[in-house]
Amino acid sequence: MGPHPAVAAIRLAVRRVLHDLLTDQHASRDQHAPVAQGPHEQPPSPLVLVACSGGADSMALASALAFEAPKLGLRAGGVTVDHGLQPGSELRAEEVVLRLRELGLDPVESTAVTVGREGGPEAAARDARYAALDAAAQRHGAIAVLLGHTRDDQAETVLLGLARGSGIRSLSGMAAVSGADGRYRRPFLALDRQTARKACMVQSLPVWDDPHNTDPAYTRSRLRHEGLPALEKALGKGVVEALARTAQLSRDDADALDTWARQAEASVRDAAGLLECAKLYALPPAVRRRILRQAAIEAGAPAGSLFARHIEEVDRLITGWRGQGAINLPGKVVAQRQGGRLVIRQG
Ligand SMILES: Nc1ncnc2c1ncn2[C@@H]1O[C@H](COP(=O)(O)OP(=O)(O)OP(=O)(O)O)[C@@H](O)[C@H]1O
Repeated sequence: MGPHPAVAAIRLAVRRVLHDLLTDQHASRDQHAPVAQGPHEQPPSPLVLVACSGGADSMALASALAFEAPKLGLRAGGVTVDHGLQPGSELRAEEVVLRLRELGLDPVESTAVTVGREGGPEAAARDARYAALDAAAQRHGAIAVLLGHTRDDQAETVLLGLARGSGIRSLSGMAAVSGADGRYRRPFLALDRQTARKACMVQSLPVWDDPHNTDPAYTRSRLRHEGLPALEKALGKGVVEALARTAQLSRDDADALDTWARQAEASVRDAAGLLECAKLYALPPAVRRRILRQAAIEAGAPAGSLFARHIEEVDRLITGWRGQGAINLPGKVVAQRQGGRLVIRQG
C-alpha cells in the first residue's frame, strides 16, 4: 500500500523542488571550472535545510524532506529560530530540534534572535528570522532553505497586499524562489494547509500551534480566522485557490512591466542623463511610475518607505503640471520639475 494521499502530496511537492535544485546545481557546476580534487576526496553531498517553527506546515515539510533528500543524494538538515517572544520559547525550540533529529535530519540547530520593533511586531520578527536563516545557511554551506508557506498563506498575503492598495507587485504574494541566489524555496505554495495538517496527523507527528497564529492582535491572524472565513462564506470555497492564482498572474504581469520600464528608462533621458517630462508623459502610467520609483530609489529613497502616494505625487509633476514646488520623498530625496526635466536627487 502506498502512503496516505496527503503524505504523497507533500512528498511530491518537495521532490519537485529538490529536482529543481539539482538541475540548478548542475547548471552552475557546468559554468565553473572543475575544482581539483585529491584521489580520495569526495565533495560532501549538497545540504538542504528546512526552516521549521514546529508548526504543522513546516513539520510536514521536514518529514517530506527527510524522506526525499537521501533518495536524491542530498543531505537534509533543519533550523528552528527562537524569537524569544514568549516565556519558555527556548525549551520549545529544543523540542523542535529533538523532533527534527528524530526525523533523521542532520545537522539540526536552534538559533536565538533578538526581535526589534521596526515596522511592527510581525515585520520585526520576520526580519530577525530571515537574518538568522541566512546566517545558518551560510554557516552550513546549504544550497537552499525550504519554507512551509502554503496556498492559504499565499491567499492571505494577496489580501494584505490588496488592502494596502499598492499595485500588482504586492498582489503577487510570495515567490516560490527568493532570497540571495534563490536560496529560499517554498515547496508548499500550491498545497492547502489542510493537506499539511493531515500529513502530520497520519504520520503521528506532534505539532505545535504558535499562539501568535491565533492572537487577534496580529493582522494576519485576524485575516486567517475572521477575514478569509467570511470571504469563503460570501464567495464560496474556491476563493483561496483563486487568490493564489491571482498571485501568480500578478507576478507575471509585474515582472513584464518591470522589464518594460527598465527598457524604456534609457529612452526618456536626455544627453545629460536627465528625465525628459514630455517623453515620460507619452508612456503608459504603469511604466512611467515604475521609472519614477526606480529614479527615487537610485537617488537614495529607501524602497520600504516609498509608497504609491509618493510616486503619484511625483507623477503629477508630469501629468498635472501647474507649477508645483519640490516634492519631498523619504530619505531626504527631493523631486522637482525644471525646464521640462524632472530632477530627483538628495536635497
Ligand atoms: N520560528 C521559526 N523557525 C524556523 N522557521 C520558521 C519559524 N517560523 C516560521 N518559519 C518558517 O516560515 C514559514 C512560514 O511561517 P508562518 O509562521 O508565517 O506560517 P505558518 O503557516 O504558521 O507555518 P508553520 O505551520 O510551519 O508554523 C514556516 O512554515 C517555516 O518554514
